[in-house]
Amino acid sequence: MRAFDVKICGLSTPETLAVALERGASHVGFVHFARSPRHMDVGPMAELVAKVDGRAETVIVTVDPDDALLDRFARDVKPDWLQLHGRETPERVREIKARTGLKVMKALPVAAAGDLAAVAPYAGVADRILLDSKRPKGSDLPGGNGVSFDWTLLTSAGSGLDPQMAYMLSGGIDADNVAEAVRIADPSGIDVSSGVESAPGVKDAGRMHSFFDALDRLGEPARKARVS
Ligand SMILES: O=C(O)c1ccccc1N[C@@H]1O[C@H](COP(=O)(O)O)[C@@H](O)[C@H]1O
Repeated sequence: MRAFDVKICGLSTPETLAVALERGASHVGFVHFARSPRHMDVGPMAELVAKVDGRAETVIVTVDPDDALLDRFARDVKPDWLQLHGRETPERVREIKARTGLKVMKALPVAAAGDLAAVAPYAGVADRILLDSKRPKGSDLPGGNGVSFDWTLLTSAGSGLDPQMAYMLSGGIDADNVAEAVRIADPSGIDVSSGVESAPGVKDAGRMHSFFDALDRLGEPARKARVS
C-alpha cells in the first residue's frame, strides 16, 4: 500500500469544511455545476475557499467550463485545482491549464476494462487523473452519484494502466468500503462525496468522522501528510 491523498468533495458549509480540515484531508472540493445538489455559486465558494487558508489543496469541480467561467474561477476563487468532469479533450485540458495557471485533475468514467484506454492520451497533460464510476442510467450528474465500479479492473493484467500513474479513485466510497478500495486498487488518492452525506448535498459530520476513523484504522503510512 502506498501513502495516499484524501479528498473530501462537495463541501458547502464552514462547519463541515472544518471537520475535513481538522481530520487531515489533503484536498477539499467544491462543486460548480447547476444541476448538482452540491452546486455553489462563485461568490460563496470563494468565501469558503478562503477559509482553507493553505491547510489543504482546494479543488473546484466543474463540467465543460467556458473561458469566461474559467477566468472567474481563477480570478475570484483562486483554487489550487480544477477537476473536470465533462468532455474536455487533452487539447482542451492543455488550453485550460495555460489560461488559468491552475493544476487540472481530469475525471474519466470507468465501467469496463476498455474505458481505461481513455487514460493514456491525458498522460503528461493532466496533472492528475480521477477514475470515477460511469453515471448510472437515469442520473443527469456526471459524478457524485455514490456508485462504485469494479476496482479490480485497475490492477488486472492488461488494464493498460501505468502502475506508476498517480490516479485518484472515486465513486461510491464510504467508511464501510474504503479499506477494501485501498487494498484492491492501491490508488494514490481517495475521493469521497456522497459517502459522507446524510442526503444528496448534505455533508454529515458524523459520517465524515466515521470515514476518517476508518482511514485511521488502516494505520501508517496510509495517508500522506497534509500540506503545510
Ligand atoms: O458531486 C457532484 O454533484 C458532482 C457533480 C458534477 C461532477 C462531479 C461531481 N462529483 C464528483 O464525483 C466524484 C464521486 O462522487 P461520489 O463519492 O460517488 O458521490 C467525486 O469526485 C465528486 O466530487
